[in-house]
Amino acid sequence: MHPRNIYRHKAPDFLELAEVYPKLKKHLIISSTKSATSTLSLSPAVTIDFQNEESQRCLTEALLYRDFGLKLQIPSDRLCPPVPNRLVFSLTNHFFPADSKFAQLSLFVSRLNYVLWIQDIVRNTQITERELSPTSQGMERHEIEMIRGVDIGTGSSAIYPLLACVLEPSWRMYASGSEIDRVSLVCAEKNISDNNLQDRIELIDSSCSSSSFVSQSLATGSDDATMVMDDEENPREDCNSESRDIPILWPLFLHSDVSFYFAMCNPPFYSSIEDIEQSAKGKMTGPNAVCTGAEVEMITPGGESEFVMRMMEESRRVGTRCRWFTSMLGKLSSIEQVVDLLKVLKIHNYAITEFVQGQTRRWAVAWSFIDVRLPDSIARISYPNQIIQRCLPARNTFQQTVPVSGCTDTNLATEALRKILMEILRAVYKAEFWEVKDGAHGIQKAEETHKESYFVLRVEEDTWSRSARRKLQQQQLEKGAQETDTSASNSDRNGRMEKSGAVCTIHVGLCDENNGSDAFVEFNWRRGREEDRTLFQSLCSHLSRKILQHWRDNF
Ligand SMILES: C[S@@+](CC[C@H](N)C(=O)[O-])C[C@H]1O[C@@H](n2cnc3c(N)ncnc32)[C@H](O)[C@@H]1O
Repeated sequence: MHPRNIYRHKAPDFLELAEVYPKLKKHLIISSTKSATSTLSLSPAVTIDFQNEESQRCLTEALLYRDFGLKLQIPSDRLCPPVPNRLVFSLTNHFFPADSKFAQLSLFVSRLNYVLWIQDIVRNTQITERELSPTSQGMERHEIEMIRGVDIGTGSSAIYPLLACVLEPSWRMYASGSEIDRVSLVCAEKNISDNNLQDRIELIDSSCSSSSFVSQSLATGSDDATMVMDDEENPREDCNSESRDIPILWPLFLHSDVSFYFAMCNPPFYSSIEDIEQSAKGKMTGPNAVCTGAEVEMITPGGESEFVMRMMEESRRVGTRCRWFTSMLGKLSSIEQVVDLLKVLKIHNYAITEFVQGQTRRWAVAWSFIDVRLPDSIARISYPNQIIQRCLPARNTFQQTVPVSGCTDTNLATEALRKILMEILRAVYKAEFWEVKDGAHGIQKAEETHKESYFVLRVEEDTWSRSARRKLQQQQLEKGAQETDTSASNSDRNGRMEKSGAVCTIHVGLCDENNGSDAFVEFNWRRGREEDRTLFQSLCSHLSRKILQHWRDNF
């Protein structure tokens, strides 16, 4: 579960919840003896019937009301759990026995993990763009850009835009619903206005009738898009075409003059009714689990992988106008298919995460055409199985351990390490670096402590390897030993790399705050093109080698 998920450490107390949301009272089951379900709440003998869809619906409403101040209505024939093992929430094994059919709770908590991951991506990208460029040093912060996000297939609940707006009061959301599900659209609209969020959430009907200028707008495309699809097809010719011919990323095409920070999506999962039945067989939730979703919500031709792959193809037309495209995925096989397509499309800047609750696993994928790189803590799964391992993006984070544990004062040791690092950085020809003092740079930092230090380093080319040094010496000899101009910058106002190069952050700290711990030096690639990955890797190896060498020679 995401570290910021409020349900990570504390399961809801249903009695308390019912006090705040009285409608829940009639769904409570109070047992005098401690039952199998007793682990479900902090009041051991109070629970609800998780096989009863109305009870689950009410629980979802209660949690959203109490913990997020949201009023939500979900029609009884639209998605709310229990859908076997997929669109459901289960808390960790700590609260729920992993094999329990009660290990499902509520629609929105698994969604919360996804929104929190998006928050991580947005925050990281903002910090890299705003604060890690040389021009931001000593200057006023750049204009704060409005964060706009799109939820593709918002459903009857409009759960993602609602949660996103509550969690991030400055965000604006575009919630897309498809014409094929008018019931959901009407309900989503009501949920948005009931929460008085109509000024911040724009509901977009991805239907023909609602937007007669569709064809023209699509044919024109976006001026901002730097990646252009090679085919010139107009994805939507007339208003009689089936709604599945409408681009999935329709809201992004509709607002072609707007920049978006992210697109998110919980795609229809299944490819057919048979697929649903097949998937339900053998699921731990058992045959009693009632599926309340309408077909239109859950079925799409080719299933979720096809849906997300279409998003991927379409995203090339949007390009950098949307910084991050993301989607949830419910099947491991979908990850493989989706990553295979990313590779074919040469989209190397991507991230994969996993949401684990009990025995239920879901994944999310994010991809981008911008040059901002995410740390491995966001872009990679820590303990992947073999299949996932193959799908993960290349590492953007490297750590070097420095054996300081023998030192009597580890504080002094990390300070010495900081000085060594500065000396080494100064010696990197043509490199720009500066120390980050205020810790506001999003460089993962629990708290301000003198045991840690942070640097930002920017390089344009390899000047450290033996061959690069030889080449430079040769050039200098030829130019009469004239110093090459180091002042020219190849980055734009936002530090975006225009030519080549890499921006990275370096974090020095103790592996463990306790005494006797070794220190680490962590390198994070924050900005650069894929072609410059080897530059970053070579830089990390060079700096690591030098640090260890200095440490051994001096201590
Ligand atoms: C699995 S549901 C997710 C609903 C909601 N986001 C949630 O997580 O509870 C998928 C949604 O996508 C919608 N949908 C299907 N095809 C679509 C399309 N081409 N464009 C927009 N929405 C679509 C369905 O109507 C459905 O509401």
